[in-house]
Amino acid sequence: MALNASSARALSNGLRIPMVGYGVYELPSNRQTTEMVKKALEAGYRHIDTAAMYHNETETGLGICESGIPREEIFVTTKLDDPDHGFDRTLKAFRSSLQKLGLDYVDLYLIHSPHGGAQLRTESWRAMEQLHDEGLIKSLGVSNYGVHHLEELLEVARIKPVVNQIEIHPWLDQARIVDFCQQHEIVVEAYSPLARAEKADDPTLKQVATKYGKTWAQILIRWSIQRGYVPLTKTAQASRLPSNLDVFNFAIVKEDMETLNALNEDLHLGKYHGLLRPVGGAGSMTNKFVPLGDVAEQFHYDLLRY
Ligand SMILES: NC(=O)C1=CN([C@@H]2O[C@H](COP(=O)(O)OP(=O)(O)OC[C@H]3O[C@@H](n4cnc5c(N)ncnc54)[C@H](OP(=O)(O)O)[C@@H]3O)[C@@H](O)[C@H]2O)C=CC1
Ligand SMILES: O=C1CO[C@H](CO)[C@@H](O)[C@@H]1O
Repeated sequence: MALNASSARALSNGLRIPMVGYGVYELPSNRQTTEMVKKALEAGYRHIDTAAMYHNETETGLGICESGIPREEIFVTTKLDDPDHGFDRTLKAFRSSLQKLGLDYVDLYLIHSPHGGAQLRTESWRAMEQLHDEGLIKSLGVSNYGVHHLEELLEVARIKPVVNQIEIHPWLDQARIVDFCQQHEIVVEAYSPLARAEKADDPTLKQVATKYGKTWAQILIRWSIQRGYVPLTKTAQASRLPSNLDVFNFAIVKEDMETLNALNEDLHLGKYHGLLRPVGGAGSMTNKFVPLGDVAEQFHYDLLRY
């Protein structure tokens, strides 16, 4: 079933966001990005998630343009890359993203991560507010923000963030951040909602999928929707696009939601942006991470990301 008006969530600024997004991180080639974006739009997706960091905004924009679907029907997100924090850099980076996308505006612009320190983050936000005032960005948001980052932003923001995009799946419930976002009417977008396919063989997940006659991927996407999130799924296989969107004709009952909720093990599959420290120290081979404070952020960022 394709997305329609009833499969969108309300943002706190009165706009609407289609409930399932197609993420274009790491598609095998740039040419394929354009093709996949077109195929996703043909399949009914109306929400495309890219980032300057993905180096595919040009190809993504081409796919949107070549789809022939009216611009206003598509919700397009891109993100400010970490090295572009700061007022002037943000203005420049955003204009570059917009030009690459070949669009007149983006629906949502996110700070990709809080890396960089409080002052720089605040400057970036000021620049984003200006771009919002100019009508170039419809909604402002953040990504990979913890509670303390959000508190800091809410203190200074003239225009409040309407989205926090974070990694969430049943093995990583991010309960504290989710509670905070929900209290402040910040919509949670779930990235890596399929747990990057690393849990496809999980016996509990398989059992629930069998019960509903759905794929494990559909169960994870549906779980995310029923938790109130906006899942952003990625596939490089066109044949998987329709089924990843075909999640609006069934509901997971409370008992099975609870079974899936109980899978949480604080498993972070993304190890980036200096926000997390691997248990056992930098360089240890583990998927268990603990949050870092701001002071250690720069240090760890250098260790893990570049
Ligand atoms: N803000 C941030 O910091 C981040 C944002 N993101 C966003 O979230 C999006 C999705 O996240 P991502 O980390 O890619 O993870 P996902 O959880 O979407 O997993 C993608 C993996 O699942 C596989 N897959 C997809 N559909 C199916 C299916 N129906 N059956 C079997 N396997 C399937 C894909 O393989 P195949 O391609 O072969 O189908 C791929 O290996 C990104 O594209 C990006 O837009 C992601 C990470 C960080
Ligand atoms: O958006 C993203 C896609 O995944 C990357 C690697 O895990 C992240 O660094 C980045 O935040």
